[in-house]
Amino acid sequence: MAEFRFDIKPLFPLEIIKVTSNLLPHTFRGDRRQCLDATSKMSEVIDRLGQLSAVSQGLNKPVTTAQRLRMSENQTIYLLSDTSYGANGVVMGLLKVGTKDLYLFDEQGRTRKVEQTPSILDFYIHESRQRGGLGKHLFEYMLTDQNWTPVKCSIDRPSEKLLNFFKKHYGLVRTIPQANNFVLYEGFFDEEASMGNGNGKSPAQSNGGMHITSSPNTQLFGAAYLGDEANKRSGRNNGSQQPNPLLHQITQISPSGRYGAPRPTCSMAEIIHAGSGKSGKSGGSAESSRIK
Ligand SMILES: CC(=O)SCCNC(=O)CCNC(=O)[C@H](O)C(C)(C)COP(=O)(O)OP(=O)(O)OC[C@H]1O[C@@H](n2cnc3c(N)ncnc32)[C@H](O)[C@@H]1OP(=O)(O)O
Repeated sequence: MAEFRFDIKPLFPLEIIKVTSNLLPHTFRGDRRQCLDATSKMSEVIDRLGQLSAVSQGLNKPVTTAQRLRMSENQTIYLLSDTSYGANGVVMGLLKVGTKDLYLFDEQGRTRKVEQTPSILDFYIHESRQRGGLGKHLFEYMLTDQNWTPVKCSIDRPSEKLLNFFKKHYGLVRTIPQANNFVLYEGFFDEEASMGNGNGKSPAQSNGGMHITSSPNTQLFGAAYLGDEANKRSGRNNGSQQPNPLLHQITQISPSGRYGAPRPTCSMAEIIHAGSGKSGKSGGSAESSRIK
């Protein structure tokens, strides 16, 4: 577990605290000197957990650093602690989420621009505590806090462990293929199940944020269906559903998973999204594509 040279208890008056770009626990109250001390220590905590997460996922650079959080406009990190452990307490996990403007394929293979998509960006529980329910505990805290539902979340290049996590806890298996690094589950575009997607509106309602476009994405890629293996495993075979003709144009752009086959090095999606360097404005994986 992540132990520190300082006592973490003042930073963690609650088991789970959240941190945004000010690098302070959401519970923080103090004067300027205490503020500087807290941000310095919190930066150390975030950098350490981000590094552990990267190592755990086999990434060559962390997705999460204090510096990146400081520069972000709309990201939140949730940190899970055990202050009763040892003299200084320990930090056991990290969950980073944010909202992003994404170009996404819907289930019919049409390209949509979805603004402020809830996104799971980095998730880590210390190896010594994995598979003990802590990940679910932290994730549920975040869902309640953000007013999100799992099916409305996009996931930035999920690991196999995280795909298993979504399957086990939320029964989510069938994905909607995308041309970027994000994984969506079937139901993402369903309006009736849409409350709790960040701002309490469905994507279609969110400030007119979803547009069905005539983007060349759809013409280039058609409907790339990535969920076949997962769908087979789930035992669902579309039953009486007629196959969507667009699915015959299948282009296997990327399997769902962080370690999948290489994605095309040049795609219209990348060209379209290349200009959006601003944090939270991305059609690709802003968190991970820059660092791998
Ligand atoms: C967008 C991204 O962040 S992708 C990267 C996700 N993070 C990682 O892969 C880092 C390493 N893994 C972890 O940190 C954790 O396993 C997490 C965050 C994915 C889940 O946290 P946990 O505390 O393990 O989750 P929790 O105990 O609530 O649920 C366990 C379930 O998660 C899945 N899971 C967790 N670890 C594994 C594993 N080693 N192998 C396969 N499935 C796993 C399984 O479905 C497991 O259920 P099971 O034990 O009955 O098979």
